[in-house]
Amino acid sequence: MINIIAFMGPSASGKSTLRDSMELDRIVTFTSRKAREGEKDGVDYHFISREIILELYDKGKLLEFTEYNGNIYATGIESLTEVMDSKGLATIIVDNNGAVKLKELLVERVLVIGVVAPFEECEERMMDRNESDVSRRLASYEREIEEIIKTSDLIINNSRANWNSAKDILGYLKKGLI
Ligand SMILES: Nc1ncnc2c1ncn2[C@@H]1O[C@H](COP(=O)(O)OP(=O)(O)OP(=O)(O)O)[C@@H](O)[C@H]1O
Ligand SMILES: Nc1nc2c(ncn2[C@@H]2O[C@H](COP(=O)(O)O)[C@@H](O)[C@H]2O)c(=O)[nH]1
Repeated sequence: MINIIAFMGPSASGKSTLRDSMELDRIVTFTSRKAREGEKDGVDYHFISREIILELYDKGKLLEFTEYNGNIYATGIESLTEVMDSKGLATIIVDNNGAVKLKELLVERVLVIGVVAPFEECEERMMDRNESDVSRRLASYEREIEEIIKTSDLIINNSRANWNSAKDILGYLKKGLI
């Protein structure tokens, strides 16, 4: 039984967009980065300080944490157990470190979906979002694609040309899982 669908992929590959298209409950993770325009605390992330995240880790409240582009991101254990106990279906967005840890803990109860899009399209999407650190965030693009190949159970091509098919595939998947 699958209870958690985890999305991983390079910046601007479309993880949030595809996750939202599924209209399932979200597991909200922690980050020390500042909220982007339009992002809401408790919806997109729990925006808290690096110190508090590390304190939560020391107290055994986190499954894992990772450092990305100068910020910390972390998954709370309680948010996972709630979904597992209710036997529901929820989504989460993580990097490779998070995906590997989720698979170690949840085994067949998690499905890891790798979201890929061409480098140039990710770059263009980030420019459209007026991000200042585009090249820094995309410096790990090749490594992240390799990690997707190693870790994910399903790879979705979310190029511009394939956008509708990508959403359709997730729609069929949802129907099969609920
Ligand atoms: N297939 C697609 N074709 C064109 N634009 C897309 C496609 N998928 C997503 N987008 C757009 O690309 C931008 C980035 O998408 P999104 O925020 O979902 O990416 P992400 O992988 O979650 O990014 P990040 O990890 O940086 O937060 C958004 O403006 C979104 O509307
Ligand atoms: N290992 C984890 N990675 C996470 C978590 N939450 C988000 N992420 C990943 O961080 C990067 C950057 O995200 P952004 O929102 O700043 O663009 C991205 O790869 C996410 O998948 C988490 O709890 N653990």
